Amino acid sequence: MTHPESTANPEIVLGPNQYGKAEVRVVRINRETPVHEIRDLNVTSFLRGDFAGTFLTGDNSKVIATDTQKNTVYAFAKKHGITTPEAFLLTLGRHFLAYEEVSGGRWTADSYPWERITVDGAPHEHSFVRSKQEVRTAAVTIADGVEYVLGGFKDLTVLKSTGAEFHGYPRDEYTTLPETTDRIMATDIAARWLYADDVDPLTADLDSLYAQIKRITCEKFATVHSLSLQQTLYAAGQAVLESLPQIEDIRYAMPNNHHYVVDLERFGLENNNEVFEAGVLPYGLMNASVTRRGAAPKPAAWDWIGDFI
Ligand SMILES: O=c1[nH]c(=O)c2[nH]c(=O)[nH]c2[nH]1
Repeated sequence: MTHPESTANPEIVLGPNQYGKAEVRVVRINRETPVHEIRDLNVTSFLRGDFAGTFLTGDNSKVIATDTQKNTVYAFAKKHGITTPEAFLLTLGRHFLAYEEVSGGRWTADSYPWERITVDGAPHEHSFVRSKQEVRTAAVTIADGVEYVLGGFKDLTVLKSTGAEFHGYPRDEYTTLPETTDRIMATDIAARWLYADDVDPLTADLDSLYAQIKRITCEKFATVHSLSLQQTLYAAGQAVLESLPQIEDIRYAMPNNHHYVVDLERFGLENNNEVFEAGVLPYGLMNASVTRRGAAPKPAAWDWIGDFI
Protein backbone atom coordinates (compact mmCIF):
# COMPACT_ATOMS: atom_id res chain seq x y z
CA MET A 1 0.00 0.00 0.00
CA THR A 2 1.22 3.48 -0.81
CA HIS A 3 0.51 6.43 1.42
CA PRO A 4 -0.40 9.95 0.33
CA GLU A 5 2.76 11.90 0.48
CA SER A 6 3.58 15.46 -0.44
CA THR A 7 6.44 15.94 -2.84
CA ALA A 8 6.10 19.71 -2.49
CA ASN A 9 8.46 21.81 -4.54
CA PRO A 10 7.70 25.54 -4.26
CA GLU A 11 9.02 26.11 -7.77
CA ILE A 12 6.40 23.87 -9.34
CA VAL A 13 2.67 24.49 -9.12
CA LEU A 14 -0.50 22.79 -10.26
CA GLY A 15 -2.12 24.61 -13.17
CA PRO A 16 -5.67 24.36 -14.50
CA ASN A 17 -7.03 20.87 -14.09
CA GLN A 18 -10.13 18.77 -14.47
CA TYR A 19 -10.93 15.10 -14.19
CA GLY A 20 -13.83 12.89 -15.02
CA LYS A 21 -15.16 10.00 -17.06
CA ALA A 22 -14.67 9.99 -20.80
CA GLU A 23 -16.93 8.38 -23.38
CA VAL A 24 -19.85 7.06 -21.37
CA ARG A 25 -22.04 5.37 -23.96
CA VAL A 26 -25.68 5.72 -23.09
CA VAL A 27 -28.66 4.81 -25.25
CA ARG A 28 -32.05 6.03 -24.05
CA ILE A 29 -35.25 4.67 -25.53
CA ASN A 30 -38.44 6.57 -24.91
CA ARG A 31 -41.14 3.87 -24.87
CA GLU A 32 -44.08 6.02 -23.80
CA THR A 33 -45.89 5.18 -27.03
CA PRO A 34 -45.41 2.31 -29.50
CA VAL A 35 -43.47 4.80 -31.63
CA HIS A 36 -40.16 4.61 -29.79
CA GLU A 37 -37.68 7.48 -29.75
CA ILE A 38 -33.94 6.92 -29.49
CA ARG A 39 -31.05 9.06 -28.26
CA ASP A 40 -27.59 7.55 -28.51
CA LEU A 41 -24.90 9.53 -26.72
CA ASN A 42 -21.22 9.31 -25.92
CA VAL A 43 -20.89 11.51 -22.84
CA THR A 44 -17.79 12.90 -21.15
CA SER A 45 -18.02 14.48 -17.70
CA PHE A 46 -15.23 16.66 -16.30
CA LEU A 47 -15.30 18.24 -12.87
CA ARG A 48 -13.30 21.31 -11.84
CA GLY A 49 -12.99 22.62 -8.32
CA ASP A 50 -11.32 21.89 -5.02
CA PHE A 51 -9.38 18.88 -6.25
CA ALA A 52 -5.75 19.92 -5.83
CA GLY A 53 -5.41 17.38 -3.03
CA THR A 54 -5.70 14.36 -5.25
CA PHE A 55 -3.25 15.76 -7.80
CA LEU A 56 -0.69 16.90 -5.22
CA THR A 57 -0.81 14.14 -2.63
CA GLY A 58 -3.41 11.61 -3.66
CA ASP A 59 -5.83 12.84 -0.99
CA ASN A 60 -9.13 11.64 -2.43
CA SER A 61 -11.37 12.92 0.33
CA LYS A 62 -13.05 15.39 -2.04
CA VAL A 63 -12.99 13.32 -5.19
CA ILE A 64 -16.30 12.39 -6.78
CA ALA A 65 -15.16 9.15 -8.36
CA THR A 66 -15.23 9.02 -12.12
CA ASP A 67 -17.19 5.80 -11.70
CA THR A 68 -19.85 7.77 -9.83
CA GLN A 69 -19.92 10.31 -12.64
CA LYS A 70 -20.52 7.46 -15.10
CA ASN A 71 -23.33 6.01 -13.00
CA THR A 72 -24.95 9.43 -12.73
CA VAL A 73 -25.11 9.64 -16.51
CA TYR A 74 -27.08 6.38 -16.65
CA ALA A 75 -29.34 7.29 -13.72
CA PHE A 76 -30.12 10.70 -15.22
CA ALA A 77 -30.92 9.12 -18.57
CA LYS A 78 -33.67 7.21 -16.76
CA LYS A 79 -34.85 9.99 -14.45
CA HIS A 80 -34.78 12.96 -16.80
CA GLY A 81 -34.77 11.31 -20.21
CA ILE A 82 -32.68 12.78 -23.01
CA THR A 83 -34.66 15.46 -24.78
CA THR A 84 -31.66 17.07 -26.45
CA PRO A 85 -27.94 16.48 -25.81
CA GLU A 86 -27.61 20.07 -24.63
CA ALA A 87 -30.46 19.76 -22.09
CA PHE A 88 -29.13 16.47 -20.81
CA LEU A 89 -25.63 17.86 -20.24
CA LEU A 90 -26.95 20.98 -18.56
CA THR A 91 -29.02 18.91 -16.13
CA LEU A 92 -25.97 16.78 -15.41
CA GLY A 93 -23.77 19.82 -14.86
CA ARG A 94 -26.21 21.48 -12.50
CA HIS A 95 -26.37 18.27 -10.45
CA PHE A 96 -22.60 18.15 -9.97
CA LEU A 97 -22.45 21.86 -9.16
CA ALA A 98 -24.51 21.10 -6.05
CA TYR A 99 -21.45 19.37 -4.56
CA GLU A 100 -19.55 21.79 -2.37
CA GLU A 101 -16.16 20.86 -3.85
CA VAL A 102 -17.28 21.34 -7.44
CA SER A 103 -16.93 24.89 -8.75
CA GLY A 104 -17.36 24.14 -12.41
CA GLY A 105 -16.92 21.60 -15.14
CA ARG A 106 -17.32 20.61 -18.72
CA TRP A 107 -19.82 18.06 -20.03
CA THR A 108 -19.64 17.05 -23.67
CA ALA A 109 -21.46 14.57 -25.84
CA ASP A 110 -21.40 13.13 -29.29
CA SER A 111 -24.92 12.19 -30.35
CA TYR A 112 -25.21 9.52 -33.03
CA PRO A 113 -28.08 9.97 -35.46
CA TRP A 114 -30.54 7.14 -36.04
CA GLU A 115 -33.20 7.28 -38.74
CA ARG A 116 -36.30 5.13 -38.90
CA ILE A 117 -36.18 2.20 -41.28
CA THR A 118 -38.81 2.57 -43.98
CA VAL A 119 -41.10 -0.46 -44.33
CA ASP A 120 -43.76 -0.47 -47.06
CA GLY A 121 -43.17 3.25 -47.50
CA ALA A 122 -43.75 4.09 -43.81
CA PRO A 123 -41.28 4.84 -41.01
CA HIS A 124 -41.00 1.86 -38.67
CA GLU A 125 -41.99 2.30 -35.03
CA HIS A 126 -38.96 0.77 -33.37
CA SER A 127 -36.33 -0.08 -36.00
CA PHE A 128 -33.62 2.33 -36.95
CA VAL A 129 -30.66 2.66 -39.28
CA ARG A 130 -27.56 4.59 -38.25
CA SER A 131 -27.12 7.66 -40.41
CA LYS A 132 -23.48 8.15 -41.27
CA GLN A 133 -23.84 11.72 -42.43
CA GLU A 134 -22.58 13.60 -39.42
CA VAL A 135 -22.39 13.37 -35.64
CA ARG A 136 -24.14 15.95 -33.50
CA THR A 137 -22.11 17.41 -30.64
CA ALA A 138 -22.90 19.38 -27.51
CA ALA A 139 -20.81 20.95 -24.78
CA VAL A 140 -21.81 22.56 -21.50
CA THR A 141 -19.29 24.48 -19.44
CA ILE A 142 -19.95 25.93 -16.02
CA ALA A 143 -17.30 28.41 -14.89
CA ASP A 144 -17.45 31.17 -12.28
CA GLY A 145 -21.17 30.60 -11.86
CA VAL A 146 -21.91 31.05 -15.57
CA GLU A 147 -23.37 28.34 -17.81
CA TYR A 148 -22.23 28.17 -21.43
CA VAL A 149 -24.03 25.86 -23.85
CA LEU A 150 -22.67 24.90 -27.27
CA GLY A 151 -24.38 22.90 -29.97
CA GLY A 152 -22.51 21.50 -32.92
CA PHE A 153 -21.73 18.76 -35.38
CA LYS A 154 -18.67 17.11 -36.85
CA ASP A 155 -17.72 14.90 -39.79
CA LEU A 156 -20.17 16.48 -42.22
CA THR A 157 -18.33 15.51 -45.40
CA VAL A 158 -19.21 17.61 -48.43
CA LEU A 159 -17.78 18.05 -51.90
CA LYS A 160 -18.48 20.26 -54.89
CA SER A 161 -17.06 19.28 -58.25
CA THR A 162 -16.85 22.81 -59.64
CA GLY A 163 -17.70 26.34 -58.56
CA ALA A 164 -14.44 26.78 -56.67
CA GLU A 165 -11.24 28.58 -57.58
CA PHE A 166 -7.98 29.35 -55.86
CA HIS A 167 -5.62 31.98 -57.24
CA GLY A 168 -4.21 35.39 -56.55
CA TYR A 169 -1.95 34.27 -53.70
CA PRO A 170 1.62 35.56 -53.51
CA ARG A 171 4.35 33.40 -55.00
CA ASP A 172 7.80 33.00 -53.53
CA GLU A 173 10.67 30.61 -54.19
CA TYR A 174 8.77 27.79 -52.42
CA THR A 175 5.46 28.22 -54.24
CA THR A 176 4.70 25.41 -56.67
CA LEU A 177 0.87 25.24 -56.49
CA PRO A 178 -0.68 26.05 -59.87
CA GLU A 179 -3.45 28.64 -59.81
CA THR A 180 -6.87 27.27 -60.71
CA THR A 181 -10.23 28.70 -61.74
CA ASP A 182 -11.98 25.33 -61.53
CA ARG A 183 -11.29 22.83 -58.77
CA ILE A 184 -12.97 20.31 -56.54
CA MET A 185 -13.62 21.69 -53.07
CA ALA A 186 -14.21 19.15 -50.32
CA THR A 187 -14.18 19.25 -46.55
CA ASP A 188 -15.37 17.52 -43.38
CA ILE A 189 -17.21 20.31 -41.62
CA ALA A 190 -17.10 20.58 -37.86
CA ALA A 191 -19.09 23.38 -36.25
CA ARG A 192 -19.81 24.52 -32.74
CA TRP A 193 -22.14 27.35 -31.87
CA LEU A 194 -22.88 29.28 -28.71
CA TYR A 195 -26.53 29.91 -27.91
CA ALA A 196 -27.53 33.46 -27.07
CA ASP A 197 -28.17 34.29 -23.42
CA ASP A 198 -31.95 34.33 -23.85
CA VAL A 199 -32.09 30.76 -25.17
CA ASP A 200 -33.13 28.33 -22.43
CA PRO A 201 -31.61 24.98 -23.51
CA LEU A 202 -34.13 23.06 -21.41
CA THR A 203 -37.14 24.40 -23.33
CA ALA A 204 -35.89 25.76 -26.69
CA ASP A 205 -36.35 23.64 -29.81
CA LEU A 206 -32.67 22.89 -30.28
CA ASP A 207 -33.40 20.03 -32.69
CA SER A 208 -34.97 22.53 -35.08
CA LEU A 209 -32.07 24.96 -34.69
CA TYR A 210 -29.67 22.10 -35.36
CA ALA A 211 -31.44 21.17 -38.59
CA GLN A 212 -31.48 24.80 -39.73
CA ILE A 213 -27.77 25.34 -39.06
CA LYS A 214 -26.88 22.17 -40.91
CA ARG A 215 -29.11 23.15 -43.84
CA ILE A 216 -27.75 26.71 -44.07
CA THR A 217 -24.17 25.47 -43.86
CA CYS A 218 -24.69 22.95 -46.67
CA GLU A 219 -26.58 25.47 -48.83
CA LYS A 220 -23.81 28.04 -48.52
CA PHE A 221 -21.17 25.45 -49.29
CA ALA A 222 -23.10 24.58 -52.44
CA THR A 223 -24.08 28.05 -53.66
CA VAL A 224 -21.18 30.33 -52.81
CA HIS A 225 -18.86 30.48 -55.80
CA SER A 226 -15.75 29.96 -53.75
CA LEU A 227 -12.47 31.80 -54.16
CA SER A 228 -11.12 30.12 -51.01
CA LEU A 229 -12.35 27.66 -48.42
CA GLN A 230 -11.88 30.47 -45.90
CA GLN A 231 -14.44 32.57 -47.83
CA THR A 232 -16.94 29.68 -47.87
CA LEU A 233 -16.48 29.18 -44.12
CA TYR A 234 -17.19 32.81 -43.32
CA ALA A 235 -20.18 32.97 -45.68
CA ALA A 236 -21.74 29.98 -43.92
CA GLY A 237 -21.23 31.55 -40.50
CA GLN A 238 -22.61 34.89 -41.63
CA ALA A 239 -25.73 33.22 -43.08
CA VAL A 240 -26.33 31.31 -39.85
CA LEU A 241 -26.08 34.45 -37.73
CA GLU A 242 -28.25 36.44 -40.15
CA SER A 243 -31.11 33.95 -39.99
CA LEU A 244 -30.89 32.74 -36.39
CA PRO A 245 -30.84 35.35 -33.60
CA GLN A 246 -30.61 32.44 -31.15
CA ILE A 247 -26.96 31.95 -32.14
CA GLU A 248 -24.31 34.31 -30.81
CA ASP A 249 -21.09 32.82 -32.17
CA ILE A 250 -20.46 29.98 -34.60
CA ARG A 251 -17.07 28.39 -35.14
CA TYR A 252 -16.08 26.10 -37.93
CA ALA A 253 -13.14 23.83 -38.50
CA MET A 254 -12.79 22.92 -42.17
CA PRO A 255 -9.99 20.75 -43.49
CA ASN A 256 -9.28 21.25 -47.17
CA ASN A 257 -9.61 17.72 -48.51
CA HIS A 258 -7.36 18.23 -51.48
CA HIS A 259 -8.14 16.63 -54.83
CA TYR A 260 -5.19 16.91 -57.16
CA VAL A 261 -5.68 16.61 -60.92
CA VAL A 262 -3.75 13.51 -62.02
CA ASP A 263 -1.24 14.06 -64.81
CA LEU A 264 -2.54 11.73 -67.53
CA GLU A 265 -0.40 13.26 -70.27
CA ARG A 266 2.14 10.58 -69.38
CA PHE A 267 -0.34 8.11 -70.87
CA GLY A 268 -1.28 10.28 -73.82
CA LEU A 269 -4.63 11.16 -72.21
CA GLU A 270 -6.24 14.52 -71.59
CA ASN A 271 -7.49 15.17 -68.05
CA ASN A 272 -10.20 17.78 -68.17
CA ASN A 273 -10.79 17.95 -64.39
CA GLU A 274 -12.18 14.43 -64.46
CA VAL A 275 -9.64 12.24 -62.66
CA PHE A 276 -8.30 13.28 -59.26
CA GLU A 277 -5.96 11.96 -56.62
CA ALA A 278 -7.92 12.16 -53.37
CA GLY A 279 -7.15 11.80 -49.71
CA VAL A 280 -3.72 13.35 -49.90
CA LEU A 281 -1.86 14.34 -46.72
CA PRO A 282 -1.13 16.90 -45.48
CA TYR A 283 -4.28 18.96 -45.77
CA GLY A 284 -5.10 22.65 -45.30
CA LEU A 285 -7.13 23.50 -42.21
CA MET A 286 -9.30 26.57 -41.71
CA ASN A 287 -10.57 27.75 -38.32
CA ALA A 288 -12.64 30.82 -37.60
CA SER A 289 -15.21 32.21 -35.24
CA VAL A 290 -18.04 34.24 -36.76
CA THR A 291 -19.78 36.36 -34.19
CA ARG A 292 -21.85 39.49 -33.68
CA ARG A 293 -20.19 42.90 -33.44
CA GLY A 294 -19.92 43.95 -29.83
CA ALA A 295 -20.64 40.50 -28.41
CA ALA A 296 -18.74 39.98 -25.18
CA PRO A 297 -16.00 37.37 -25.64
CA LYS A 298 -16.75 34.20 -23.67
CA PRO A 299 -13.46 32.32 -23.62
CA ALA A 300 -14.61 29.96 -20.86
CA ALA A 301 -17.08 28.38 -23.29
CA TRP A 302 -14.28 27.46 -25.70
CA ASP A 303 -11.12 26.82 -23.67
CA TRP A 304 -9.89 23.24 -24.05
CA ILE A 305 -12.68 22.38 -26.44
CA GLY A 306 -10.26 21.05 -29.05
CA ASP A 307 -10.13 21.67 -32.81
CA PHE A 308 -11.66 25.14 -32.53
CA ILE A 309 -10.03 28.46 -31.89
O1 LIG B 1 -9.05 27.46 -50.20
C1 LIG B 1 -7.83 27.44 -50.05
N1 LIG B 1 -7.25 28.26 -49.14
C2 LIG B 1 -5.89 28.28 -48.92
O2 LIG B 1 -5.38 29.05 -48.07
C3 LIG B 1 -5.11 27.38 -49.69
N2 LIG B 1 -3.77 27.13 -49.74
C4 LIG B 1 -3.59 26.15 -50.64
O3 LIG B 1 -2.47 25.63 -50.95
N3 LIG B 1 -4.78 25.78 -51.21
C5 LIG B 1 -5.75 26.54 -50.63
N4 LIG B 1 -7.09 26.58 -50.79
